[in-house]
Amino acid sequence: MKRIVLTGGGTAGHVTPNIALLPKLKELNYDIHYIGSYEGIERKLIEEFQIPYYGISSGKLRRYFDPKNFTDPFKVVKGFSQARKLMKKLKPDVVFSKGGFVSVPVVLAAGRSKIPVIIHESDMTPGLANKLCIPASYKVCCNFPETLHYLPEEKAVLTGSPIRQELLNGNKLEALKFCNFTANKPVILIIGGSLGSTIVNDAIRLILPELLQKYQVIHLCGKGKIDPALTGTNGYIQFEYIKKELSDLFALADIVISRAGANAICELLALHKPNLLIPLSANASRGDQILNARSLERQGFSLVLEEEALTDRKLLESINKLYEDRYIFMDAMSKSGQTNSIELITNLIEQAVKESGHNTEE
Ligand SMILES: CC(=O)N[C@H]1[C@@H](OP(=O)(O)OP(=O)(O)OC[C@H]2O[C@@H](n3ccc(=O)[nH]c3=O)[C@H](O)[C@@H]2O)O[C@H](CO)[C@@H](O)[C@@H]1O
Repeated sequence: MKRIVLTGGGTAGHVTPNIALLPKLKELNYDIHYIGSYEGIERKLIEEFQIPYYGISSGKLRRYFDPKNFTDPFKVVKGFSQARKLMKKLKPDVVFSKGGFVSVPVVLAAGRSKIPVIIHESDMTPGLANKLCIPASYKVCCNFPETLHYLPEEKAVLTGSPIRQELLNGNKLEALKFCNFTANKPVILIIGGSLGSTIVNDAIRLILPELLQKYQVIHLCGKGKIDPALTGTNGYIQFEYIKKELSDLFALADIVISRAGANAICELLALHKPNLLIPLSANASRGDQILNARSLERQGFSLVLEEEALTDRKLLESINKLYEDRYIFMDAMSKSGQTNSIELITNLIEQAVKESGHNTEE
């Protein structure tokens, strides 16, 4: 049986694409193992799939000053030695990494053991973790054509991002029951990224009374970010994080307000959901969400409101405009060509296993 190790974590955006690959990998008869951090979101998300999970020590590699910069290198070194041991023990035929800091020691350890590694970069420009991993990789998958310019030509492959296929089969009625909403009022779904966004949450809660006159609101607000004062408000429901019901919530949503994380926007596009994107500002990141959002805006798929321009009036206006023009956005998205990312990536995985001649047909 062919054996694959998946890795990636830190935020859900580095885990959900791995989850999207699971059904196809199972169909191809892979023995699947996962390496993540001890306590990261990946542990919780992978738990329900009955895949052996190995926690390793993980530290963040920062380019800015933080007291943790003095302790994290030790964690990274420990993580590398744990990953080396796991590679020797598991002897996988191939490793697939969705990125995030925990993936770095895993990829480097696999490289040392001459195990082929395929990495995936979802953002427009490679993040620091993936940059460190590129030399040890066999192929680098990417989501945007623009990213090809930042990658070594012989390794880069434009695959798009794998999307959990169950998201396409949501049930609106189930979601109505789940949220206790009426069918007579439009629904807005708000996703502040996988960890939630305080800025988006505050902005929405400020205009909530006005929003609720016209819409019902499902708010995915992030861990620890529920506002207890709003619990029980008619037409408003908050969740920290939603797993299997997300497909139903998407089916119910007339419009979506979202951060511009790479996976979230791919899902919105695949589902043809009219969306308003509020990208994470360049002060808090390397600015990739702004590039993601502007790329979708240019193609006529999204409305964009940058944090710097975010006021309560502007937000309300943009939401109403999005709702009025929703069919225009849906039409544009329905004409966008979608790649079958799962197929492309699993083909690369199969190719890597074949070329390595590693452990096959045991
Ligand atoms: C703050 C930060 O570092 N953000 C980065 C992070 O975002 P983040 O982790 O938020 O990533 P994405 O928006 O790409 O993905 C979030 C994933 O979580 C899922 N989801 C979200 C909420 C929920 O309740 N349930 C649920 O299942 C979404 O459907 C999606 O599949 O990784 C992305 C991909 O590298 C980057 O583009 C973002 O810039």
